[in-house]
Amino acid sequence: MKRFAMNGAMLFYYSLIAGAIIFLFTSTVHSFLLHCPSSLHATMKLLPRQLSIPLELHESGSVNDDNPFSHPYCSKTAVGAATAFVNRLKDSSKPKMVVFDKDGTLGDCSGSLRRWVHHMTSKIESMFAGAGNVENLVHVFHTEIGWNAAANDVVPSAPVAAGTWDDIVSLVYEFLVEHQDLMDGTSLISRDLVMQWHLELGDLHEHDTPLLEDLAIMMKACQELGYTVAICTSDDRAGTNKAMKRWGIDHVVQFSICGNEVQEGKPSALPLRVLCQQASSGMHTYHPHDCIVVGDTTSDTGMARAARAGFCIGVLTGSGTVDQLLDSGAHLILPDVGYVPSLLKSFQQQQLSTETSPVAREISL
Ligand SMILES: O=C(O)COP(=O)(O)O
Repeated sequence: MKRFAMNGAMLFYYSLIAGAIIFLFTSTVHSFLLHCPSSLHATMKLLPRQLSIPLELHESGSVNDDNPFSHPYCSKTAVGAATAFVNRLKDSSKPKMVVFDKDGTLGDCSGSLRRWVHHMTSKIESMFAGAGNVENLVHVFHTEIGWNAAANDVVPSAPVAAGTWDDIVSLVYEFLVEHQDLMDGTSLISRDLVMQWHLELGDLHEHDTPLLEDLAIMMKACQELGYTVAICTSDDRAGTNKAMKRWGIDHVVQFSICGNEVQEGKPSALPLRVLCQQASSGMHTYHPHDCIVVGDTTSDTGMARAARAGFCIGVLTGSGTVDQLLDSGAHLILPDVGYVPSLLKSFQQQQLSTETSPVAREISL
């Protein structure tokens, strides 16, 4: 997993890109999209070095450049969503919140996932030690949890990366039940046993490192722009609290919701709805459309879509691919969370310009 650190030059460069995106959203892109045959192109690539258009369109599946971080990608619904969000910002009484996913978005969890899969694989191997083709069984197990053994890495947006631990433990248990007849007759299986294997690993995310040099600075920049900062993760509360502390963001994150605190995990709309309720007070009532969801898997983007979040950003620091994220609900793809404040700033600037300039307002609407 690549680790990204934001430096001044990147920030400046990306500010330009973000500004250009907003400009394009509210003017030429809008009219262009109206005339674009939607069946032809699932994704669109903006060329930051050619701000005065032309746009280069790509069919879904053809967006994997040598350097996917050189251009931001956005979905066909991005223009409408960005315009609606910018318009909503004009009402200063409305609250706004950035909701970050944790693993793969704020922190690098690739090592801990690897540790988890290796641990569980050795348990499976010992359970089926007497069976004829253990290798084949392990392969089926990896396929079901979404693990690419050859690459020693997670399959993009796979259950093991995106699900709650409860869901993943159930998945392992179901695998054992399905293949029970191949086990040594003395082996007793239960869901509790699988949970015990999982708990043997202790604080799994203990060694996860932040994906940005200083997450607190990035989050404070969002707050300075008037956004409440929250985390919505499928990880458990205990691990989440420890991670926030280790990364120095426990005093910055205002609200958080974890996988073991909701009846249904992402991609259900429920975690975002519960988070909004949690953040709502007498002064402010938050709705999903007041939220910008930032995540790395289809669980995050799927939740944003299901809950009708105001805007959804996919980041490429985790397991989701550009196409997966755009297809499942991301409006825009950014390389990593370091670019989020620049984008929010662009939204802010666009809002101010539509407030002061009747021409801009006309274009934006
Ligand atoms: O730890 C997990 O199960 C996944 O967590 P995430 O939702 O923060 O990606």
